[in-house]
Amino acid sequence: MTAERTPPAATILGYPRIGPRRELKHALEAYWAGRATADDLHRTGRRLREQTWRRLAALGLATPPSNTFSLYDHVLDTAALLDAVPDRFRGGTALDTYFAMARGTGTVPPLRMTKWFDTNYHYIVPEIGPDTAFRLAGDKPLAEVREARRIGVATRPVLLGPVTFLLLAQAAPGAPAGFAPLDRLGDVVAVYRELLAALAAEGAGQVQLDEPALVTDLTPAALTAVETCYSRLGRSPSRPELLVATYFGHPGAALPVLAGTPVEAIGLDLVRGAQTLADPAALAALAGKTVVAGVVSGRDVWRTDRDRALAALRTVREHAAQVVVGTSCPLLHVPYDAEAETGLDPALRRRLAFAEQKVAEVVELAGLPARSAPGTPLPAAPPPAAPATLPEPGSRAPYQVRAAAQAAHLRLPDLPTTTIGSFPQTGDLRAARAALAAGRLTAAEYEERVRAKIEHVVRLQERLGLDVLVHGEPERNDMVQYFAEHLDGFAVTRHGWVQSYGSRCTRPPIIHGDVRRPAPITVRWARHARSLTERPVKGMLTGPVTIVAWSFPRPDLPLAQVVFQVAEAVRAEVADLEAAGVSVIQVDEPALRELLPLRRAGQDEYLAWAVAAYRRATSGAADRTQIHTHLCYSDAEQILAAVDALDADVTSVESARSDGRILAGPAVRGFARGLGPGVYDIHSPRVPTGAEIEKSLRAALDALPAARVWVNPDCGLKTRAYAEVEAALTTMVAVARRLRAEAAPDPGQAAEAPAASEK
Ligand code: MET
Ligand SMILES: [Zn+2]
Repeated sequence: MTAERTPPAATILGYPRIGPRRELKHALEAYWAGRATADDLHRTGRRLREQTWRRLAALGLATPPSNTFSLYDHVLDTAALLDAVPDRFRGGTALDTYFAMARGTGTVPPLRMTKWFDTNYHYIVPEIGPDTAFRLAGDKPLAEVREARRIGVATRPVLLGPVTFLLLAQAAPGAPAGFAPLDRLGDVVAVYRELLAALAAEGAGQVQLDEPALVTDLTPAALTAVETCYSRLGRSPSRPELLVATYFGHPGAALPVLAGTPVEAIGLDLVRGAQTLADPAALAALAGKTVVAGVVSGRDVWRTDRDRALAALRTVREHAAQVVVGTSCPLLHVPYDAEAETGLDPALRRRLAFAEQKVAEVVELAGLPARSAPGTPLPAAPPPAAPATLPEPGSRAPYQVRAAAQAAHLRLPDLPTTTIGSFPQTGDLRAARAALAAGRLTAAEYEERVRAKIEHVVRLQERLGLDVLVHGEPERNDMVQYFAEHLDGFAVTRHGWVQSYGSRCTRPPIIHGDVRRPAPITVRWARHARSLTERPVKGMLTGPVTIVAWSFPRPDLPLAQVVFQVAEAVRAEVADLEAAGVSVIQVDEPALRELLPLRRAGQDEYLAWAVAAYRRATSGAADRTQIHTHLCYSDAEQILAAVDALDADVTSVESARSDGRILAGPAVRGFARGLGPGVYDIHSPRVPTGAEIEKSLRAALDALPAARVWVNPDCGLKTRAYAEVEAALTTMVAVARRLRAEAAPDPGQAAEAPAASEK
C-alpha cells in the first residue's frame, strides 16, 4: 500500500429536516389549520434548508447533501416527482395533491403508511399500476441545488433509488394479478435518466441514489433490477457521478452486482453491515470504486469508537480506489445536537453524539492519518443481539382455561367494543404539563387535572356505550417516554426530537444503565378510573420490545438483555395493577415487527427472544386477568405466528389503514385467540362511515367466531379531537350492536328463519 493517498474526504448521507426546534412541524400544522399560507410554509422550509447547508459547510463538509428536506416524506416526494399520483388525489394545487396523498381529504382516505425498514420513521406507500404514466413532474431536487448554490454551497442531490422506490411501492388497486411495481422499472429509469441530465446541467457533480432495499433478501428478479437499473443509469449520455448508498445492513449478493455497473461510488453501512469487512468477495468487488465508508452510526446516539472506525477505514482503503469517511445511513433518525441537552448529566452528555456531533466525527476521522493504528485487528463486532442464555419467560394456563375464567369474570357480550388506550391529548393537558415543568403548577394541582381528565374520559365512554373502558392516558406525553421517565437506567432529552411521520416527532429516551422500576408507575391512574365506573377498565402498559425499540439502547449489552431488563419492570407493574383489582391489562407492542432483522437469517432468533420477553412481562397474570396486546403499522400478517406465541388473550391490530389486508390473508383463520382488527384509521381527521366499519367487521366475522372478534379503532386516539372521536366511536358502537344482534338472534327467531344469515 502506498504511504499516502489523497486525504479522504468526509460526508454524511442525510440530515434531520424537522428543524432544531421542530420549526417544520409548527409551520406544517399552522398551514393545515389555515393559520398560515403556502408561502409561509415554503419560507420556513427554505430557511431550514439554508441553515442546514450553512451549518454543514461550517463544520467542514465540502459537498453537503441536498434534497434531503421534505414537507412530509421523501418516498412521497419521489412519487410526486415521478407523477405517480393516483387520480383520486388529483385536483387543486400540487401542494393540495401532495398533502391529500399523505393525509387524505374529507372524502378520500390517504395512501397507506408504513415503517421505513427497521426504523420508527413512517413513509407513505406509493401506488403503482400498469398504467401509471411516469414523467418528470416537478423540480424539487433541481431547485434545492440552485437554492444552495445561491448561498455559495455546492451540494450533492439525494434521490431515492428506483429499485428501493419500486420495492416499497404497492400495486395499485385493480392491477392484474401477478403485477408488481418493479415491472415498471424501465419507465422509471427513463425518468431518472432525464432527471440526472437535468441535475448535471444544473451543475451537480455527484448524485446520491439511496438504495437501502439492497440490504434485504432480494429475489433474483430484484437483483436483476439492480443490474438493469444501474447499468442504464450509468450509460446515461450526460450525467453526474453516481453514488449508490446502501444502508441499514450489508448488501450481500447485491454488492458484486452493483459494483459490476458503471456507478462510480458505493455507500456501505459499516456499523450494522460490518460483516462486509469480513467478506473477501465483497471487498474484492470494491476494486476501482469510491467507497463512502459508513463508520459513524446514523442509528444511535453514541460517540464513535475511533479505533473500530479507523480499522474499518483501513480495510476498505486496501480494496477501494478511494475512500470517503461517511455516516452509516442518513442522520434522519437521530436528534440535532447533544450540546443542547444541558439538563443531562455531563458525564452522559460527553458520551453522546447527535447529528451535529456525528458530522464533526466524520470530518475528524477524515483528517486522521490513514495508518495511525498499525496492526489494529478487524473491527470487533458490536454486541450480539442475544446473549447465550436468557431468563425463563414463564407461562400461563392454556388459553381455553383462561378464556373461560375471563368470560365468567368479565361477562362481556360478543363483539366487545373498546379503544386502544389514549384519548385526545388536548391543549389543556399540554399546557398543564408545561406549567408543571415551569413550576407554575404544583404536582398536586397537575395530578388533579389529570384525574379530572380521566373522569371526563370514563364518563364519555359510558355515554358512548363502550364495553371495556380505558383511562385515556392523559398523563402520558408519549407511551415510551412516560415509562422512561419512571424507570432507572433511562435519560430523557429536552430537544432530542426525531421525525416519526409528517409533522409528528418523538423524543426517544436514552438507555444508559441497568433498568429498574423504583416504584409503581401507572397504578394510581388505573385505580382512579376503576373507582369511577362499574365497567371493566383496561390497564395500559407499553411492552418491553417497544420501550427499547423506541429508545436509543446502550451499546455495551446485547439488545435482548436490555429488553429483558425492561420486561422485568413491566412484569412488576402488571402484578401491581392486578393487586389493585384491574382485570384487563393491555401491554402494547406496536414495535414488535420493527426490530425484526431485515434479512431472513436472524429473524427466528429475534422473534424467539422478543416473544420470550413479552411472556416474561405478562406470564405472572392470573387466569382470569385478560391480557391484551396491540400492534400497529406492523404488517402484522407477516408475524401472526409470533403474535400468537405472545400468548395474549386479545390482540388488536391496525387493519383499516391497510385496507383489511390482515383479514384477507390466510394466517388470520388459524388465529386462536381474540383479535381486534382496527375498524377505522385514526391517522386522519376523517370520520368513518358505518358502512366502512360494517364491511371490516363482516370480514373479521368471516374468519373468526363473534366471541373472539373485538371492535376497536386501528390505534390510540391521542392525535384526534374530541368531536371526531365522539362521532367515530358512536358509529363504531352502533355497528357493533347491530351485528351482535344479527350474529346471535334469539333462539326462537333463529329456528323460524334459518336463512337469516344471508347478507
Ligand atoms: C402506537 S400504539 C399506541 C397505543 C397506546 N395505548 C395508545 O392508545 O396511544
Ligand atoms: Zn397503535
